[in-house]
Amino acid sequence: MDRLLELPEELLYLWHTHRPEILLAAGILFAAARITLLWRRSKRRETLTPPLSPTEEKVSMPLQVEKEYLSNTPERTSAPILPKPGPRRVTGRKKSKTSDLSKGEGRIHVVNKLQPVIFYFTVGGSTKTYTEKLVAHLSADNKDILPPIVHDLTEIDYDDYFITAPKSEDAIPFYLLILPTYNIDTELDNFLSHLQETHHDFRIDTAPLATLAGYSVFGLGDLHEWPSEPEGYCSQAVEVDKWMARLTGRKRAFPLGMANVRDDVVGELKLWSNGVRNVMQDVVDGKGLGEGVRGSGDAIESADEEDEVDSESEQRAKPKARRTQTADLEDMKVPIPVDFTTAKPSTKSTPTLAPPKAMVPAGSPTHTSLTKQGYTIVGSHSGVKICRWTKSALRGRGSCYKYSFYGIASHLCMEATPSLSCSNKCVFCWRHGTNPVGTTWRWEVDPPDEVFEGMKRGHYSKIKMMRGVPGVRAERWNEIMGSEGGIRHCALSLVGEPIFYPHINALLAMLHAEHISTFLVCNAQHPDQLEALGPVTQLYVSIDASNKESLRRIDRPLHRDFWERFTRCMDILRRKRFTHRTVFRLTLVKGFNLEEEAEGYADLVARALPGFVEIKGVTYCGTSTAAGAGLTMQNVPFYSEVREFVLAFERALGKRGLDYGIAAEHEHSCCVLLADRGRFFRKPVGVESAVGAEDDEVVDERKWHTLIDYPAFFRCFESGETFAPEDYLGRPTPEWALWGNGGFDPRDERVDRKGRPKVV
Ligand SMILES: Cc1cc2nc3c(=O)[nH]c(=O)nc-3n(C[C@H](O)[C@H](O)[C@H](O)COP(=O)(O)O)c2cc1C
Ligand code: SF4
Repeated sequence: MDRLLELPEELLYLWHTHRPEILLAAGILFAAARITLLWRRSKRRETLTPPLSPTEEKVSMPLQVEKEYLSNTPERTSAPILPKPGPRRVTGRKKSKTSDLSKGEGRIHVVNKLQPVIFYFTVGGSTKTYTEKLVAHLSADNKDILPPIVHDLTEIDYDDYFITAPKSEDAIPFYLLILPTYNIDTELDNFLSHLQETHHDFRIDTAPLATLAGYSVFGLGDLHEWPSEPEGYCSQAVEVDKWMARLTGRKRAFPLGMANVRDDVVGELKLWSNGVRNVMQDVVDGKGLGEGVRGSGDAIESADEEDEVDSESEQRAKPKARRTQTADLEDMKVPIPVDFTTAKPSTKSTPTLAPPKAMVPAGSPTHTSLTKQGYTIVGSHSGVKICRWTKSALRGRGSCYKYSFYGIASHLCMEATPSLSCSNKCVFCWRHGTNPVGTTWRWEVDPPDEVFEGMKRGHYSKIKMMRGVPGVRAERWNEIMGSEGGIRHCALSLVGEPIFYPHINALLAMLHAEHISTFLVCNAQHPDQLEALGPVTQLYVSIDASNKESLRRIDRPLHRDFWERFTRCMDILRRKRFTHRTVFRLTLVKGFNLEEEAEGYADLVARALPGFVEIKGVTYCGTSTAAGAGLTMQNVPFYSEVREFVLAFERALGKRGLDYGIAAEHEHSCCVLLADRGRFFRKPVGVESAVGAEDDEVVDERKWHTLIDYPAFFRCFESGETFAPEDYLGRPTPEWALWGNGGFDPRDERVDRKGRPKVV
């Protein structure tokens, strides 16, 4: 017990005598313990982490392969071999939505060369000039970027460039659009509708232009008159840019450029084209369009554009919102564009619809151009013009072929249209380019009485100006301008599509009420309007081709379902042949629809059974559109070629058991008339019908009856009863107009182009 009590004293003694040794031993022990601990921890970590797989090393791609993937292709990641289970290793960047879209829905391109394709539109000509500057700037010496191809938007078929991109062996198209803005109707409205319709057409991929390497738009506008974008500055370029983003799957290669025409356009254009050039270089270098450039795939902007599509779809659906979709579709006679590709409901409010615009506003370039060409614009969408035959007939120098065939006196005839707009862009039409076009009527509508009064006023004022022209015959002058005289015929065919006018029946009734006969020409693109058409003295359908491909090439229709519309019109015409004098008008264009087409035309006759077929050689109009479509004087057939065609056509009809004969000709107009022999080759009206007679003597009495009894037509019209073309047949066709006799009235004086008497 005593030793235990002495222990603290002994420990204290030991500490005092061996303090350094004790401290050293303690330090060594502590260090050993720490080292052991650390070693044990690192050992445990080593056993949890697998050795790095050799496949995780980055494999460098050869340049060519890298190009194949462009920058838009999602990054390839080599999957590391991981033990299961274990923590997931994430490599590479997050795959963005936009990079998926911009790669063109899975299409992979080998970009060897780029083909810049520039599209422009112009009315006043300035955009064309700037386009030329752009071409010069882009045509640098670069083997990977080909010299630009340039297209005037009015001269191309949109289907060739804006439904699918043109294909080439090794060059990928890169679109550049340089566009002014017009707040009046121009071809640009039509171009925009085309882009929109293509996007919404459920038969077509939503991004059919994703195969393009990229696109960019440059707009020209007037900031002085339209001080901001919401007020319309460059608004059409903005619109085109948006639609192109959708159609290409957001391949906006460079942001929309804009220039104020009152400022430094060339400077702005240069800045933009420098940017475009750099991007094109990046693309051929395999760097792609890049990410993060405003508009080139930026996620926020892309989402904005999708929302806009949604709200537009919603806007179209809105008026029918309370009805079921099934009921809507059943009620519709014409297919409406339905976007089945857009499923996302929109949260945005519906934009308000703009009020309809005037088709041809006073002061617009179209108005100015038409006025310069001698047209009188009536109201906002109609026109009237005196034709050269009216002037010629006033001077006793011959009437047009309608006088020879149907008894129309040209000096009593008014040529007019209630719609200067059309739904075709025929290659031989002089008016295409600045004139309004559209598939539906989307303009202000003038009341029919104003249209009628305006047309007459315009016509009479022009005739009045003829009073002092040398050679005008007093008796003819009086027949139109005298107190007893007046307009007796109206050819609704001038330019545009008369049947398009929503009050066409009311206008026809007004003409008939004043005993003005009506010849109406339509383009076989509006079957519903044709079906609803009331009485007209003679109903024409222009037949410019015998098959779908030719029709697309010649008429360049705006309606996607143009052939279905055309054939429907044929069937409607067949039914109408008992109530209307129906006529096919064939315009022959050498190299387009003349050769080999007689059989096809005969098939169309078999389908529609028109009373008459007028065959006419095309008149050369010499416009840039015609030239752009490859039309020259070489495409105007000689009269001998027209005659040859007519004989082949007659044989083709005969082969089908169709009894049509060549009734009359007007050599001067390069025009020939065939008619249904069963209906119009007959005994004079009033004599018992010789149709079906077998007796040779009676057959000899039969004559062509292509002329019209106009008073009889008005009597029929006023009776309120249904009537047939046979009810207003006129006298027999004059001898001088028959096939083989040339068709010139011997009572008129023949003159040459300079007005000198012609020796026949
Ligand atoms: C009738 C008319 C309407 C126009 N409307 C607009 C417009 O709405 N917004 C705009 O920014 N510029 C507008 N402009 C200006 C044109 O876009 C601009 O002058 C352009 O350079 C014309 O190109 P062009 O000469 O190739 O036809 C209009 C010009 C005219 C003559
Ligand atoms: S029918 Fe035509 S071409 Fe003949 S006079 Fe009338 S408007 Fe002129």
